[in-house]
Amino acid sequence: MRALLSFHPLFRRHLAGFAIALGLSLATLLAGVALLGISGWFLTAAFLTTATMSFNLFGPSAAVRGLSMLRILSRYGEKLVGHDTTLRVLADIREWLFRRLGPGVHQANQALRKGDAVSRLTADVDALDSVFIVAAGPLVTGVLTATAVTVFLSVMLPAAAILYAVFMATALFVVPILLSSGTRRLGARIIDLSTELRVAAFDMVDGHADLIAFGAADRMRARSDAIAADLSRTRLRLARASASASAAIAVLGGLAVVGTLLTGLTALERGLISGPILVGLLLASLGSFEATAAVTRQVAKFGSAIAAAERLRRLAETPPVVVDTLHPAALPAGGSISIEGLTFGYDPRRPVLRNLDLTVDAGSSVAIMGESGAGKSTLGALLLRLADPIAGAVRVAGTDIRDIAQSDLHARIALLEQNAPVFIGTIGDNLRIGCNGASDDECWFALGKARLADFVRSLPAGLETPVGEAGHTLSVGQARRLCLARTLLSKAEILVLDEPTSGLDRETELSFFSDLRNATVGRTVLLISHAHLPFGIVDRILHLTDGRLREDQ
Ligand SMILES: Nc1ncnc2c1ncn2[C@@H]1O[C@H](COP(=O)(O)OP(=O)(O)OP(=O)(O)O)[C@@H](O)[C@H]1O
Repeated sequence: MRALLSFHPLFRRHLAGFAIALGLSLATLLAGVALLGISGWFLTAAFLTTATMSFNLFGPSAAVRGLSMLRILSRYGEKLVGHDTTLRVLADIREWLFRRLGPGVHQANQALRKGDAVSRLTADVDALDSVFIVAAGPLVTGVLTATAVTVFLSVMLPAAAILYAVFMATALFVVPILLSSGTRRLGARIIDLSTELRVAAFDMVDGHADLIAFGAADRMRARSDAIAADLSRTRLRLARASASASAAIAVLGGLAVVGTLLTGLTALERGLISGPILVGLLLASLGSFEATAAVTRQVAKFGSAIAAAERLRRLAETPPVVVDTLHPAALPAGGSISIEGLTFGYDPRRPVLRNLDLTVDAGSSVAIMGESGAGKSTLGALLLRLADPIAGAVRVAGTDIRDIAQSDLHARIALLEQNAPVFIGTIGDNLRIGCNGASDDECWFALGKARLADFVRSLPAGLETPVGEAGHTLSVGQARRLCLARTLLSKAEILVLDEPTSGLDRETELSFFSDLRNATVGRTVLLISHAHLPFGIVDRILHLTDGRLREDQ
């Protein structure tokens, strides 16, 4: 529950929207209750008095029409404003979490099972919607409507008011509390199983070729079928509990009506109220139970919401990998890099880089070679401040990168990651990610440098060709060159290219290397590569061994 409350500052920002939705929800309920009450009274009174032709039909029928219209409009407005506000809160939570994680979203994703971080940022956040709707909607409006009906009954039929209040309070509080405590575990289990199912689906989609090749597809399918069956059973149990609560509420509503009827008949016999008024009161008390049904519907989702909030809180409490300085210094112009005494390890007891020094002048190029696992990509990540060193400093244009805003640093350095992703969208969209507003000519120029222009030109839609999810319509080499073109298109003065030619055949690789100087002229280049580099394509070649850089002999 504490986890749920920790999101209240984000909720408070949208208080006005929730207040409007609440007002409209209250108007809907009260209009519904009044509509039933007046209709009951009106029809009964009209039936009893038409013989004498003395009944004023105009007033009540106008009220019935007016209330019907009010109910339609307020319900529409309540749905519109309520859902709009809820979706805004959920969007805020997602954005807040993403910002909170910062570069750590990558680490969080690695620490969790595949798909789990995505699951938290999507499904878990969605599971919170019932909380906000419960908090702002049915419970509050239910209490207000029940109070209004109780007050009205206590004036018209005091004995019925007591019975009504008891049954209504049971329906509004006792049933939801019992339902909530009885289904909390089921809700949490639904969240766990949904995550398991999503993780299994990720494995099956991503690894389907390997699973088929290893003959493991049936085993994986059986595993996900078992999870899905467990999920269905748990959902069914929750639905049954929810249906039982709804049935209990229907019985309580019926008891409230019977109580009103019995006490009303006594009052009628004594001449304390008229028949039409009694019918109106009966229907009004029945109509007011509509609110309790909505509370029960939402409370059934509470267990899942609490479990989801707990998972989100744990994700949000992952300590940030890097924290932006509060008073960032201005980053001077220039593309020089200087690294002094850099020590870093994912596990501080086992450093990958040890007391490493490196100086790269602006506009020059350096290749970093080394065995697999030597720490080359780690060095690239530290340059972009995706993590902070244990000791030493990284300076760009003479300034310690911890003293500048990360956004300034990332505008100065572009990275072609070893596993750079192709995003959903067109080839043009993918190119412009790091250089919004780049012209078609600039895109073609970058594609030419990455040796992909001929292929893209051969496609009927050219730059507008969709590349499919994760670039599945491209070969591995084409996807790699698209990511390379994206990096070359960026205006950053420093380029860190991590294995830029992986996935390219040797001939294309050699062409790429021979083009590299021209493609990057004027920029500082840090080229991380396993490949055998042709002579003269970089100014210096350094080897990373035992956590330090050594000049090529
Ligand atoms: N996120 C991580 N968490 C823990 N350890 C990591 C992480 N990333 C890399 N490592 C470890 O750090 C070491 C250096 O990895 P890095 O990826 O920098 O090597 P590399 O020289 O780029 O290797 P390759 O040429 O194979 O890409 C390796 O031992 C690796 O297992």
